[in-house]
Amino acid sequence: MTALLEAEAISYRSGGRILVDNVDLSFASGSFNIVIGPNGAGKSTLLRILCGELHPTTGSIRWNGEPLHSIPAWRLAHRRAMMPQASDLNFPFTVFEVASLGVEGTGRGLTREDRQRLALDALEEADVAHLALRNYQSLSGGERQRVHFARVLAQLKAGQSLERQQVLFLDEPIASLDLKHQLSLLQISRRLAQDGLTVVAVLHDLQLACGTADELIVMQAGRLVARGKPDAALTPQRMAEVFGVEFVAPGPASSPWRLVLEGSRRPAPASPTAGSGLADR
Ligand SMILES: Nc1ncnc2c1ncn2[C@@H]1O[C@H](COP(=O)(O)OP(=O)(O)OP(=O)(O)O)[C@@H](O)[C@H]1O
Repeated sequence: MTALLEAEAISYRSGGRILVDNVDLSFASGSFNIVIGPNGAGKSTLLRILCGELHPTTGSIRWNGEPLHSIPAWRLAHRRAMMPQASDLNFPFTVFEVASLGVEGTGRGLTREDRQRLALDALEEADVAHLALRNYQSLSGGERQRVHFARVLAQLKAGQSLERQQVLFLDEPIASLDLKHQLSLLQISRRLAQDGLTVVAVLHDLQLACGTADELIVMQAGRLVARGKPDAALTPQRMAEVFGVEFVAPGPASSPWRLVLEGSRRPAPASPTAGSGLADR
């Protein structure tokens, strides 16, 4: 399959350190890719480079063969949306206004009513429509995260007025969410990927990552150490090397990865997300 987005030998240096080190990656349209790795591995930096927010120190990124840096910002806003790890807003925007930020500047040719409808639909999808008139700053962490998910959904939907091939970047999008909303966000993203959206997400939950991703991207100390289907990318040896912890490999298909807690030598209880519909896909 032809790659929609391709990164060739990208590196990023800052403060005298190499945060991303000579990474080659390509993403096919409609693929669901999850980036995993320990804290400080360079996952967020990689996402920010791939979405065009940071310019790589060396290397290049192409969108359908076109250099990413040559694509004007307004056009890029139609092609990709980024949900960052943390999003503080210093103004007392309502939830509706935050979701509407996603459609400002995108959706050329759409009427004001169309854009409002897109923002409201996205709030519904992210299960925060009932908070539409609330001050964003008064929301809980999980509610804020869902509002930002609505914002990126609205942006992509509006962007479809101009661009059919799109990428959604999600940086730890479920970090503050309860279990129901974690699964819901991933299921919505998966459904969109089945419809052709390319998704690149950073996750720390390895159960959910393995159950959701078409491809895992494993990062360690700025380097890409593995890329491939979850079973191939996450061998027990690699888990131990990358995360510095011992894992028991899965047995039957439905059995989850299990962590060996130091001292006990017995597998810890399975994560509450194990065996979810996502894992059994
Ligand atoms: N602007 C910067 N200047 C110098 N170092 C930075 C800068 N931004 C990030 N870093 C460092 O680069 C490394 C990679 O950061 P990054 O946020 O990409 O990691 P991560 O894999 O997303 O980590 P986490 O899982 O903790 O979110 C970290 O050690 C971080 O402290």
